[in-house]
Formats: sequence, structure tokens, C-alpha cells
Amino acid sequence: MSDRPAVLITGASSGIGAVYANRFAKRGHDLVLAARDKGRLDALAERLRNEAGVAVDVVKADLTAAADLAGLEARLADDARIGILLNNAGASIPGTFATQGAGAVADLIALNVTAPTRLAAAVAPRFAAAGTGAIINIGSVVGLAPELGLTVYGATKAFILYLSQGLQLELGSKGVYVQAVLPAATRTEIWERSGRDINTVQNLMDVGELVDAALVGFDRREAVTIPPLPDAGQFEAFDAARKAMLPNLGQPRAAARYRAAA
Ligand SMILES: NC(=O)C1=CN([C@@H]2O[C@H](COP(=O)(O)OP(=O)(O)OC[C@H]3O[C@@H](n4cnc5c(N)ncnc54)[C@H](OP(=O)(O)O)[C@@H]3O)[C@@H](O)[C@H]2O)C=CC1
Ligand SMILES: N[C@@H](C=O)C(=O)O
Repeated sequence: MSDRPAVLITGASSGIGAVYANRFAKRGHDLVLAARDKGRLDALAERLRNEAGVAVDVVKADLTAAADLAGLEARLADDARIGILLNNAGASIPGTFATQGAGAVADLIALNVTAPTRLAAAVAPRFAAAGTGAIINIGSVVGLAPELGLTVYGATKAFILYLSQGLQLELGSKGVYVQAVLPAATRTEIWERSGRDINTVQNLMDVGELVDAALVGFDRREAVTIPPLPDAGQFEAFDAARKAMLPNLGQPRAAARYRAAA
């Protein structure tokens, strides 16, 4: 039994989540790995038990299935060994907003928005009461860029950034660390799964490099970690400009530019 907090990782069967599992195991953390593909989870768990000597629980869970999600929520609420929640599971969908269909859009929101929010809501009271704990939410640079044409996917990732920043403000003073990680294009299965030929994607980052960079931000207790962004000052200026606008938003009258000429 490790003396470090256990880490519950969603979407641990492949890609970014599987690499995070490897890295946290090598750091000596026990793990709870959740995804739909139990075979891949079991193989990863066995390897990490052997290589890192940590305890690894596997939970087969479809985060768009209410009962499965509820089971993970209960695990997060009740298992005091879990001190880190990694909200990683996610997907994109092919097509455009006009072609994707309401069902596919709703399913994407269930996975990318509802599930990480409910899991964070399940663990936040326990972390706040304990005065410690960490929530890592995997967003995307696409959440900053409607220009990329991934409208609903990007909107789900913009939600993750906002949720993370809000939770930082609400929970930080209670000892809970919340990190938003915003990868750019990274070499994982998400591309094939969402109908994209990965060979057409430019500037793909190696998934191990992505996770190692995200963990540098984690170790620094950075609020928003954007591994591909060379100059942190650009995001700081972006966020400062947003904050500078806030005092001008609560006005009793419509701005003169919107009032009919007298
Ligand atoms: N790769 C990239 O370019 C980028 C990825 N991201 C984000 O990184 C995160 C991880 O994605 P990535 O590693 O790239 O992609 P992968 O497709 O490799 O991994 C996605 C993971 O999510 C799990 N998952 C998918 N659907 C469900 C579901 N319904 N219920 C439970 N688990 C599910 C998959 O497991 P299983 O199929 O076994 O359920 C898998 O483990 C996502 O949130 C993604 O949006 C952000 C920016 C860039
Ligand atoms: N997953 C990628 C887009 O589909 C990304 O977030 O860059």
C-alpha cells in the first residue's frame, strides 16, 4: 500500500490516460483505472503492478451510462485512499454541427462535460473537508479556438477550462488543487476514433512528451497548463484582458453604441 494518494484515472485504456497511469505508477501512486475496454485496462494494470509495485484497481465503466458513472461517483466519494481525480476520458466526433445530429452531440456532451463534472462533484466535498486533494481536468487548445471548426467538441473543452478555473477559485482556499491541461494535437487513438486520418494531422505531439509536460505543470501547481504554448505570457495576457473587461460588464444602461441615436 502506497503512502501517496491513489489516483483515479478515467480513459486509462489508451492514449493520454494510459501514459498518465504509467507515470503516476512510476511515482509510487496506487491507481484506479476506468474505461470501457476491460481487456486493455487489465493488461495495463498487470504491467504496472509488476513494473512499479503499486496496487491497481480496474473498473469497467462507460461514462455515458448512468449506472456506471454513478458507481465511479460513489467510489470517489467513499474511497478515502483516492486523493487525485484525473478527468481524462473524452472523444471528438466527425462532421459539422449541421451534420452531426442532436443525438451524437448529446452523447459527446455526456462524455466530455457531464461525466467529468459529476465526478468532480462527487469528490470535491471529501477533498474540501480533508483540506487536500487534486483534480486534473483534460481540456484542449481547441476550447480556445472556434476557428478550428470543431464547434461542439471545442465547446465541451471550453466548458472544462471554465469549470477548472471556477473550481480553482472555489476550492483552492480549501487546500484542493485544480489543474486544467490543454493539449494540442497529440498522437493518440482519438483521431482514428473520430474518423480522422492521423496522417493528415499537422504537428502531432508525442503522447509521452505531452503527459510529462503536463506533470511539470502539475508539480508546479499551475492552474492552466498548455504544454505546446512556448510563451506563458500569451495566455496570461489573454486571461488578464478577460478580467479587465469584468468591471465594465455590470452596467444599468445599454452601452451608448447600442442606443438609438437621440
Ligand atoms: N489527442 C489529442 O490530440 C488531444 C486529446 N485531448 C483530450 O485528451 C483526452 C484523452 O484523449 P486521447 O488520449 O487523445 O484519446 P484516446 O481515444 O486514446 O483515449 C480516450 C480514452 O477515453 C476512453 N473513453 C472513450 N469513450 C468513453 C466512454 N464512453 N466511457 C468511458 N471511457 C471512454 C477510452 O477508453 P475506452 O474506449 O476503453 O472506453 C480511452 O481510454 C480526451 O479528453 C481528449 O479530448 C485534448 C487535446 C488534444
Ligand atoms: N482531440 C483533438 C481534436 O479532435 C484536439 O483536442 O486537439
